[in-house]
Amino acid sequence: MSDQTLPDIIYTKTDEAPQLASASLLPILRRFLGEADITIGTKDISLAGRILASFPERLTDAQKVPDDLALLGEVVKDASANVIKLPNVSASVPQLVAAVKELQGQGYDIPDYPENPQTPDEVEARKRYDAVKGSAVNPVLREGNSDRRAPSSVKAYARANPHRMGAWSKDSKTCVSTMAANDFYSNETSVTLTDAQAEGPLKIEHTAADGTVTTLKDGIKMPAGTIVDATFMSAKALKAFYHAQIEKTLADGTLFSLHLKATMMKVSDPILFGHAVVAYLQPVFDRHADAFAAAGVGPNAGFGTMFNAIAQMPNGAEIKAEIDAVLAERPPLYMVNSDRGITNLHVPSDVIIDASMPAVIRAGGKGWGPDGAEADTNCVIPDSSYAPVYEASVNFCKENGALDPVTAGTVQNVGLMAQKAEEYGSHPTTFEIPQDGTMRVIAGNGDVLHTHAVEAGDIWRMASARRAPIENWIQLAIDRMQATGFETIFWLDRNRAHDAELLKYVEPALAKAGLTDAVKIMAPREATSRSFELIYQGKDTIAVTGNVLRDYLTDLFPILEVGTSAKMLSVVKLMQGGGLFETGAGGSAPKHVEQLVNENHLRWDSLGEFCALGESLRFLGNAQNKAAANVLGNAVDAATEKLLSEGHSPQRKAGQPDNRHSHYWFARYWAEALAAQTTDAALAAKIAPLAAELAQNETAILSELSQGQGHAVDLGGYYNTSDALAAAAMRPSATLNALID
Ligand SMILES: NC(=O)C1=CN([C@@H]2O[C@H](COP(=O)(O)OP(=O)(O)OC[C@H]3O[C@@H](n4cnc5c(N)ncnc54)[C@H](OP(=O)(O)O)[C@@H]3O)[C@@H](O)[C@H]2O)C=CC1
Ligand SMILES: O=C(O)CCC(=O)C(=O)O
Ligand SMILES: [Mg+2]
Repeated sequence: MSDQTLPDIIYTKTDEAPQLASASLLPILRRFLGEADITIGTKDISLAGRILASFPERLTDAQKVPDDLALLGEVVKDASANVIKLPNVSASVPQLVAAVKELQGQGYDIPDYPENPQTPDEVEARKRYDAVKGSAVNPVLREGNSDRRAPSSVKAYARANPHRMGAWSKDSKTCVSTMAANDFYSNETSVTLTDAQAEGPLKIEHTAADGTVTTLKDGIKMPAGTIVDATFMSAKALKAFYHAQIEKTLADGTLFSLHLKATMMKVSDPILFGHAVVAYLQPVFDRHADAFAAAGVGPNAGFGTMFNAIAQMPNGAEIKAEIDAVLAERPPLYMVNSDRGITNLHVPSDVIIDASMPAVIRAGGKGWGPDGAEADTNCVIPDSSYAPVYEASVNFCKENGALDPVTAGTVQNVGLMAQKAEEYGSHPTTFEIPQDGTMRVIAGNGDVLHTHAVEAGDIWRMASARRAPIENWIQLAIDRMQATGFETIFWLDRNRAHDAELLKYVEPALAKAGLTDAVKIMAPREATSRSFELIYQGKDTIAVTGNVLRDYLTDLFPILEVGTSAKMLSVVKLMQGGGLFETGAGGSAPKHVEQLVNENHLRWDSLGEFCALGESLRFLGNAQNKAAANVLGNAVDAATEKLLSEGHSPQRKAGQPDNRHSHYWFARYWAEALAAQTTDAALAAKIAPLAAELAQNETAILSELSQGQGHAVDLGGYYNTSDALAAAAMRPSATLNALID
């Protein structure tokens, strides 16, 4: 690891709403932690920062930024790691292109993103941008498994102040549609590496029909005991599926909505998305295939990028008219923003399955149509590995009505995530097949581990999960089960190749712990129905899942139970002993930035940050015997509970109290809790004057914080905002600033 001294707690600088919130919250944290001689510092893992760190040779000395992500990737492998990780942008191509353009406009001499690299320089630039693209941060930092749950204070608040839930009706036409064959689920094969197979590195080979062998990847080192899966999605089957779904949606009279994870699954899902774009506009693609290829018009970045490129073509207006004519015959698309005409197929990162499906379910099975009205929707989820979770959710709600947050129990999650486990680590070994042939995975000893007959265009991938993370995950599940006494379900499907291998670890471990009968093992569909049954009865359960379901369920259940996944406690117990504390389970909410820029209102809720801070401080206290850190951490929890019960979370509309107001209340309650505690009398005495002054100046501070709401704000950039402008916007109270600084 680098020998520079690191602060006690590392707070990440990210993007969009969480980054804006940090401009207001971090000075408060520095002040409070400083009273106990605890240091907190930032490391920049924002999209803009990661782009700039990739091109040092093109920047002036003043412009150069260190590669903080690489540093953090080392830090998390150290027992002393204590990192608070805010959500960051996992950039789709349109987002990456926009960020590059913005940075160029700010005077950074970085290359354009080469859509179609030709020269060696372009190939090199593309390689570096591909490393920045998609989910490039989380897999690097997640050197541990995931423990996510709604804190009891958050559940109590939701029970007392239930959020609005859309009503479900038994005759809702909303449904989930998925493939029946030839998808990732049905084509999967899986093996566990033996000692002999793990002795040398694996390689991935494609053999064409004429016998030509191409090595797509070699030198892949994996220890014995690693579960190695391979599978593919047939492009032909996918296209046929999309066309059938377009027909079905038209016949049903619903909206067409596609739900993928093009950010996290950065190689496969943009291709799946592109096939949907083509299917929707099939006659236009058939007619103009050659012209599109010549003009570099591709479907994978969505309608938005594609329509812009078509507008540059000599006959652009004509083609656009053809597109409009085809769209008029198609079923209406589910809209991201109907006022601005942004459809589900405009930008691959606008509709992300973990957030989008729960939103549909919370709304009673409704999406927004082009007319700005709510309507039932066909939720198209091509691969059938996890679609059954949403299908069972939709069916359960149709049958039983919407969940009642007042009486609902809770679903907690223990997720296998460490060391790039499963599908979420598969990007470097995912390929769009160039020509018909055979894909093979060959072990170091020559054993052929996987063989798949593939056709040109198929999407093939290899994924893996290592023994140590798997064993750690099973133990974490047992620990959580024993700590809570909740019904514990391993969401594993005996009929799926990967899960069957995983069960070879799970079942003996449970037997050894004497828990065979105490723990349930259920396929995702059955586990979903059972979990809904339990929470409808007010009971609690722990979902022990793989990496993808960790992601999906920690948005799905919180969004139904407590209205949002922002208020989740999200702990990553790093395998080397350190702690990574993620804030919330949701994302960075681009809509929130738009609202701040247009009307100076930030509705981002920092509750996830508060939860992470409390855990991080207690971790510091316990790991390094810093008693004051425990005192600070416990006071954070007390402040958070009071903030919730007094109703000081940010409100949604301009003119109402927002993120900044909630930070004032957080600081005040934190100071009051510290002043009132007796464990550390010296700390109490130091903070007491601040507590008093925060209370005395309440009226002035709240009024100063509200000034300027309703007006537009200049942040100097979207991806690379100016720190000074963000601070000016987010710290408008001179009275509060004087107390904090
Ligand atoms: N861990 C990470 O780093 C993650 C990063 N992301 C990134 O976030 C971006 C947006 O993703 P998307 O799928 O739209 O999901 P988001 O979770 O950002 O947005 C979905 C909705 O969740 C609500 N929400 C989430 N967090 C908060 C919060 N703290 N306070 C208030 N409301 C909140 C908002 O709902 P409402 O409008 O109903 O109030 C928001 O519109 C993408 O760039 C994605 O890559 C996404 C997930 C995790
Ligand atoms: O890394 C990402 O792109 C998203 C992560 C995510 O959604 C999650 O961990 O819940
Ligand atoms: Mg998620």
